[in-house]
Amino acid sequence: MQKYINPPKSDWSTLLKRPATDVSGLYDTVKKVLDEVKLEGDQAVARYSEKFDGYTGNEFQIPSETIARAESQLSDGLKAAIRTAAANIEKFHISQWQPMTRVETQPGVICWQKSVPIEKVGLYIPGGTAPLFSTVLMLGIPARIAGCKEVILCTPPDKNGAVHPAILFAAHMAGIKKIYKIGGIQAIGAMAHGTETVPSVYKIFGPGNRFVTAAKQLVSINETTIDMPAGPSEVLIMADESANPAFVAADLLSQAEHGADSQVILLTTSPDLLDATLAEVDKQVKVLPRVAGALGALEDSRAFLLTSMDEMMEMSNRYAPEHLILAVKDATSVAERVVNAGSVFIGHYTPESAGDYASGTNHTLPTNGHARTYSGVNLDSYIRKITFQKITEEGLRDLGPVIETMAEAELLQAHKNAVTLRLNSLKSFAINQ
Ligand SMILES: NC(=O)c1ccc[n+]([C@@H]2O[C@H](COP(=O)([O-])OP(=O)(O)OC[C@H]3O[C@@H](n4cnc5c(N)ncnc54)[C@H](O)[C@@H]3O)[C@@H](O)[C@H]2O)c1
Ligand SMILES: N[C@H](CO)Cc1c[nH]c[nH+]1
Ligand SMILES: [Zn+2]
Repeated sequence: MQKYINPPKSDWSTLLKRPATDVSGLYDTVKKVLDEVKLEGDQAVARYSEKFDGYTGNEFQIPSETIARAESQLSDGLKAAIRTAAANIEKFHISQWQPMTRVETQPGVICWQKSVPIEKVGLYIPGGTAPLFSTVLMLGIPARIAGCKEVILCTPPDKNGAVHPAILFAAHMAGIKKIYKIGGIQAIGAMAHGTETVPSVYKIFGPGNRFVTAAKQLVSINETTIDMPAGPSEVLIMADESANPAFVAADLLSQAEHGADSQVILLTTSPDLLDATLAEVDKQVKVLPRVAGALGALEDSRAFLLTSMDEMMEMSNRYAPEHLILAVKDATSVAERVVNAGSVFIGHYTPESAGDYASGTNHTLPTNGHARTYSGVNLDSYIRKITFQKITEEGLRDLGPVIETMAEAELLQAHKNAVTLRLNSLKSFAINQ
C-alpha cells in the first residue's frame, strides 16, 4: 500500500485513480462469442463451455434432484448460517416495498403509481475463483419478494460439470428452480438471446469478471437491461485515533482478497494509526490463503494521512467507494455527511463482511465511482413503476384549457385537438340536456 502524507488537493484526482477497469478492449472477442450463441444456441454454449471452463458435457440445466440433494452435502453449521442471512436479507428487502399512492392532483384528476415486477430476470453468480453463494441470496431473495414470474440462474461449472452445493442450496432457499451450469460470456449470451435450453430474460443481474462485465455491457446496447456496472470490489475506511489497527487492517484485506484488480483505501488523521495499520496489513496478509490476489490489490491501494475529519469526508465523497467504513468517534453523526457511497458501515463493530453476508443489506453494489449515480441492487431493481391516471368529465373541464394552452404553445395541434373535441362534446351534451 502506498502511503501519502497530506497530499495537496490538486493531486487527489490522480491519487484516487482506480486500477484500469476498461473492458472495451475485450469487445471483439466477447462479441464473437455472443453472436455465435445468438445464432447457434446450445451448440455454441457447449463449444465455449469446453473452451473456457473445460466442461465437455452438453447438459446445462441442473436437475431438480441434484438441487434437492445439495442440502445433504452441507454442514448443519453452514445451512444455519445461510438461513439466518437469508432471513435478514428478506426482512430488509421486504421493508423496501412501497405502498401504492393515489393522489387527486386537482378535483377529478386522479393519479397513482403501481409497482409491477419485471417478468423475467436472469441472475449471474460468479464461480471462477470462489463459489459466491452469498450472491445467490442477494439477487434471488429480492427477485422473489418483488414477484418476478421467471427467475433463472447461471453459474460456471467445474470441468466435471459440478456446481458448488451451497450455490444450489441458496438458490433453492430463494425459490429458484431453473439453474444452468453455464459461465462467463456464454451465460450472458444465453440469458440475453435465449437458446433451446435457456429462456431469454428481460434483465440480467450479477457481478462477474472482465469477460462477464464486457458481455453485460454489449448485450445491454440492444438486447437486455442490466443491473449496474458492478466490477472489482473496493472499500474505503475512514479511521481516527479511536480505531483498532488490527480491525482496520482486517477490513482492508477483506476486500483486497477478492482479487488483484480490487482496491482498498485508508484515510486517517492519526499518524500512529496509519503506521500501526500498515504493519498489521503486512502481518495479516501473509497468512491469507488468497495471499497472491490480496498482494496484487495492495499494490494499487493507498493510505492517506489527512489533517481533519472534513478532509477525510471530502476525499471519500470524491472517491465514491463501493463500501465505506467509518471507524471514527461519533460515527453515527459522521455518517450523515456521506453523499457518495454504495453501502456504509458505521462504528468499530460493523465490519464490511457483515454486509457481504448477513446483516440484511445487499452486497451487489456500484464500483469504480458509479456510486455517484447508481444505487446498489434493491427491491426497486426488480420492479417498474407504472403510473395511471383517470380524469372525470368535471376534471377535464377544469384541466382541459391548461392542456390546450400548452399544446398550442408547443405547436402541437393534434395534442390540443384531443382535448378540444372532448370539451366540445361535453358542451353540446350540456346544451342538449
Ligand atoms: N461488485 C460486486 O458486487 C461483486 C460481488 C461479488 C464478486 N465481484 C467480483 O466478481 C468477479 C468474479 O470473477 P470470477 O473470475 O471469480 O468468476 P466469473 O464467474 O465472473 O468468471 C468465470 C468465467 O469467466 C470465463 N472466462 C475465464 N477466462 C476466460 C477467457 N480467457 N476468455 C473468455 N472467458 C473466460 C469462463 O467462462 C468462466 O466461467 C471478481 O472480480 C469479484 O471481485 C463483485
Ligand atoms: N464484497 C463483494 C461485493 O463487492 C461481495 C462478496 C461476496 N462474498 C464475499 N463478498
Ligand atoms: Zn466481499
